[in-house]
Amino acid sequence: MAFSSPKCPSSWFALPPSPGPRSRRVAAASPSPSCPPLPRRFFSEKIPSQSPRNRHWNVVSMHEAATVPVSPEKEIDLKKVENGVSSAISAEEHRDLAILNTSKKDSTVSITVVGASGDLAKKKIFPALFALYYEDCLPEHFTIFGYARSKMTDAELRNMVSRTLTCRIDKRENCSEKMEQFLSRCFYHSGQYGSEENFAELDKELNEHEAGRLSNRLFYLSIPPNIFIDVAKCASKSASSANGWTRVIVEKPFGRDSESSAALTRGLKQYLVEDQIFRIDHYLGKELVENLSILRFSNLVFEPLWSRQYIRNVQLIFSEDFGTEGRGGYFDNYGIIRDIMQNHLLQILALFAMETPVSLDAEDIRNEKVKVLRSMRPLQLENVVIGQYKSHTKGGITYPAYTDDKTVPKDSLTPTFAAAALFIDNARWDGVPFLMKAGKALHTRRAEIRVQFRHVPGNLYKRSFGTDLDRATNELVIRVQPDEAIYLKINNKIPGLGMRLDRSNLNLHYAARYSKEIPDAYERLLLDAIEGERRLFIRSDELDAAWALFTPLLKELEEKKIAPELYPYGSRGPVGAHYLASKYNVRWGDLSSEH
Ligand SMILES: NC(=O)C1=CN([C@@H]2O[C@H](COP(=O)(O)OP(=O)(O)OC[C@H]3O[C@@H](n4cnc5c(N)ncnc54)[C@H](OP(=O)(O)O)[C@@H]3O)[C@@H](O)[C@H]2O)C=CC1
Ligand SMILES: O=C1O[C@H](COP(=O)(O)O)[C@@H](O)[C@H](O)[C@H]1O
Repeated sequence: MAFSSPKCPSSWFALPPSPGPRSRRVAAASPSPSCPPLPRRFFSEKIPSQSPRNRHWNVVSMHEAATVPVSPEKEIDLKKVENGVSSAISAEEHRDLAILNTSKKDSTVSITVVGASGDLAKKKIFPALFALYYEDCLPEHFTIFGYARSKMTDAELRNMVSRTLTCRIDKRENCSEKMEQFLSRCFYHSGQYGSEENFAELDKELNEHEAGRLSNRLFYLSIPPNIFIDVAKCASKSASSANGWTRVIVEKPFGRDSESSAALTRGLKQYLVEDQIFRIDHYLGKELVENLSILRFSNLVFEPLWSRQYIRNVQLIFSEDFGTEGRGGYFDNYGIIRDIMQNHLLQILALFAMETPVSLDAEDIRNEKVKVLRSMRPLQLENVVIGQYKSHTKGGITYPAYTDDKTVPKDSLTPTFAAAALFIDNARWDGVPFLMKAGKALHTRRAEIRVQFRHVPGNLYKRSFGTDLDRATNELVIRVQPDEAIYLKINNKIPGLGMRLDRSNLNLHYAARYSKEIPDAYERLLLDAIEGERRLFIRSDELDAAWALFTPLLKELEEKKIAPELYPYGSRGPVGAHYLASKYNVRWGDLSSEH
């Protein structure tokens, strides 16, 4: 059964109407006595757009909006918001008013990529926007602006962007025509990140393109974190929408410990309300991470097994077969624990381990994730192994050490590899080790979740497995990338007259099952941000809980100047990771002879 729109796929497309907690909250507040109560649906987060992916059950159509009575004081209020989002009225009122007061106009979305000259913008953001355009997922009226300090003309931006655009393998037709059309909607504005004046100029240009339509504005902060607050301030004060929504996507790192993260949140909240802040963790936009909840909550065979009763350990593994090439300057200030574990792997863990949410609404899901994070023990030094890659020569090629990077200090102790054992102290997961492993410059590129089940009690066939019963336990592998797959290792009989057992995989191999190319995580997340869907973005309390787990360990590593174990570039990482796993009676699944 297909769960998607033919044009613009979304796994949530076929879900039943959900008013969402915000709508419930707002609807509960009594309206003005002179106004009849508005329909609950009216308070939806979603502003109508012309994207075919609109979730029709909670999107108010222009027609519906036009028929809803408007209270006079609300019309007056709208004028008050013209100076930005931090005015007296709340974000939801702002959006509701926008719908009411511009009910007969078309809407438009302006997407400003701040830091457009940078690596992420070129590599991910513009290509993702193009893919959305190609798939007809962007509203009819949209404009994309690049903003950075570099001097560039519109033509130069288009030229730069065009070099990174690709069409999907299954969508080659009209590719160059579509690219031209897309590029003609891209513009550039050069400015300083802390200049309200420069953002006011941008605002003027955005207004011209919006041509009087209801304006919705998305700012993507693809810039170093030390300038996030400056940009949030200037965008909010000088370039936020006067009549629609204004949202800001913030890239990681969200601080480097609890204190700096809290300071960043406080700084952003001077100019934005939480609902406007979309903290991106692109791993949450990956197809197989999206599928995690579906796998678990819509298959009877899995959910009953999802606890300490049947699961022996869970492994969250990330490896890259290249080093920090080109990003050493950024990386040295963060290290692999902050770069991958505290966000990507921890987010997957939270989704994996959470209780069943009340609904699929963003707040219900995020509430459950926070509960898991708050039930976890902060990491302890004895449960962590760190490593750093060193130079290695193989086949006549010399691969560099981490410290060979010119932007990295020669005596850097920054880990490029880490393994850790984490524990969730709740009834479901008590005593189950969640092992994380993340590393750069390893032998392979891979991200996966491995669930190792317990031994079969009183196994009738135990003699057929020799002494090593671990080898005979079931293992569920969710391979996030590359070559997406979900497979379950089972035991079966080798056909024939004898009684020999084998290990086989029940395999959902995406490339074999689905001909359609899997969208990039940034496509899904950008589309969600445009649609106001917050489910895959990190809420500030989630972030606080995540930092609370890692901050004491990170401080201890730095204070004690713990030296990482060196491992050769292209190897399987430090042996310390094996000792850590064996301390908890675990073997890393990715290193076994039969993955
Ligand atoms: N690149 C990646 O793969 C990933 C990046 N990220 C995060 O995304 C954000 C952007 O990343 P990325 O594109 O790699 O970053 P860049 O270092 O390429 O910076 C983006 C742009 O910001 C401006 N900039 C750079 N350094 C400074 C500075 N010190 N002060 C002011 N402006 C500066 C530059 O534009 P100009 O000089 O023209 O103003 C640059 O083109 C960062 O927060 C990063 O951590 C997250 C995940 C992956
Ligand atoms: O956030 C980050 O992710 C990338 C890996 O992302 P992927 O989608 O290519 O797996 C990592 O290389 C980078 O260091 C980190 O900042």
